[in-house]
Amino acid sequence: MSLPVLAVASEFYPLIKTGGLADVAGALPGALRPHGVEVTTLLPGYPKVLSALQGGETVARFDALFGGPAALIASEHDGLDLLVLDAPHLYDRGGGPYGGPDGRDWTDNAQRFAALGFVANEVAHGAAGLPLPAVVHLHDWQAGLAAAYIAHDPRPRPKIVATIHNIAFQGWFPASFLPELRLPPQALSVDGVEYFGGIGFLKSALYHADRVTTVSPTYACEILEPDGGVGLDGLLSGRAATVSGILNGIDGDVWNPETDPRIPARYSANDLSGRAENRRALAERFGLEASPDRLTFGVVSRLSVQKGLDLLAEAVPLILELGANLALIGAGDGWLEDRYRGLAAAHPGRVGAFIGYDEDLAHLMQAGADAILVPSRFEPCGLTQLCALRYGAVPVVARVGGLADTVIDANPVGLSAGVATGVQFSPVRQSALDAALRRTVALWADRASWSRLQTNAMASEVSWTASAKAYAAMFSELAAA
Ligand SMILES: Nc1ncnc2c1ncn2[C@@H]1O[C@H](COP(=O)(O)OP(=O)(O)O[C@H]2O[C@H](CO)[C@@H](O)[C@H](O)[C@H]2O)[C@@H](O)[C@H]1O
Repeated sequence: MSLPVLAVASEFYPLIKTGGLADVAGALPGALRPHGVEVTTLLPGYPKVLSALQGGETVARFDALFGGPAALIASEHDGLDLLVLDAPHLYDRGGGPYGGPDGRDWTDNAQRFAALGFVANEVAHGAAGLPLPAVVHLHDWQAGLAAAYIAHDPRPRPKIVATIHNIAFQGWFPASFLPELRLPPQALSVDGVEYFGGIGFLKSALYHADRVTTVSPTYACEILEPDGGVGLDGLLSGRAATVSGILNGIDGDVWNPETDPRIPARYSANDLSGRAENRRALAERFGLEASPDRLTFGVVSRLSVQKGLDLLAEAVPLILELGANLALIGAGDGWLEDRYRGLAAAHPGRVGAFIGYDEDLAHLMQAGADAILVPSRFEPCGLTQLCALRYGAVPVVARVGGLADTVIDANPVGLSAGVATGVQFSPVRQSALDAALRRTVALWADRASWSRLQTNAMASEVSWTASAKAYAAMFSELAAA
């Protein structure tokens, strides 16, 4: 028997992506299907999403949805069921999903994402003519207000699961918006959407959800503490028994070095020789010296303080002193983009930077870099290190969140037991990062043990298999309760 689930997300790979949320929202429905969970995903109708739809049927209309008419289009992408909220007054504009071309947030984000939540509740009560979902699965703050609409609706309610991909983004808006967002006055309570005197979208989800999940077991612990919870630790620790972490996976068809059409030479854990050609191609693409003796560190990341890339920029002189190269692909905060452009210009042949978003290049990086750096200050799960493991690019990571859960450190015990897959460092400070860089270069000097790290990394489980099973078990348990 199949279990209908309505997922609500503001991104969905490959239709619209600014970060890892899109990868997860796009991959989980397919991974859940073998477990009898049938997910329909509700998405905002951004221009990119609407133009990518191949056919579709209008299944509901809303005459006045926070400032204009809207239609709900049922469609599918790659066999996955979608409901796209076509509300031109909210979503038909240039720029990104959350802000304009000038980088500023849209001033009507409260209305834009409240609309998504409002419609989610209507769909959960049959508005789209679909089987009623047993569970509504809310991703991040943008979906969060759905929980309040569901909670304040007198009709029988589905179960709610709220998944946190990044607790630093919380969706806070002034309390004066409440009537406009069609929530009753009593919703503005500590036992409701009230958050620091305003309306908290993520708070709403975390308060009303039957279960709260995040994307790794360690991050599930970190967010119960003041440092990690960013204001929501009190609420979460009060309901800690319902908070858990389920690791993300990656799509093993897209990320497979044996079949990857985006890289010059394919290879496997049994025969890594193809890596040499990828390494040369990477060096050429980034204008780096291709010497086999120079370890090339790679980065594929959003450029933000979360990712610790300000610390890495400070470590560039050490990387050079150690005889290594650095190749970076990233986009994000302007000052970090400028910083890495400057470093590449100052050290041609040793530091290369591509500022922008490029998936093909990300595959080349994983296939050609010797080590992938992820020095994040916090990391709910992280996908880059999972790709690195699969491609035998040794991950060098901060021991936080999902990075702590997915990489086995090459410490003396890990090495002697033959289980190490990468390098971890802690605390996330300059001195510890510097020490990790030194340690990585020392490990590289012993090519036999380096190869062992690579093959161990490539044998790591990074698929959705176990995690999809865990989500399915949680959904079934909630549906049966
Ligand atoms: N310039 C670029 N060009 C090409 N590819 C690029 C790129 N910049 C980033 N990427 C790719 O996009 C993905 C980003 O996912 P991450 O999980 O690493 O980070 P993000 O912080 O966005 O996600 C948040 O949500 C996810 C999903 O839950 C959590 O894993 C994570 O910890 C949390 O911060 C990775 O696959 C990365 O390689």
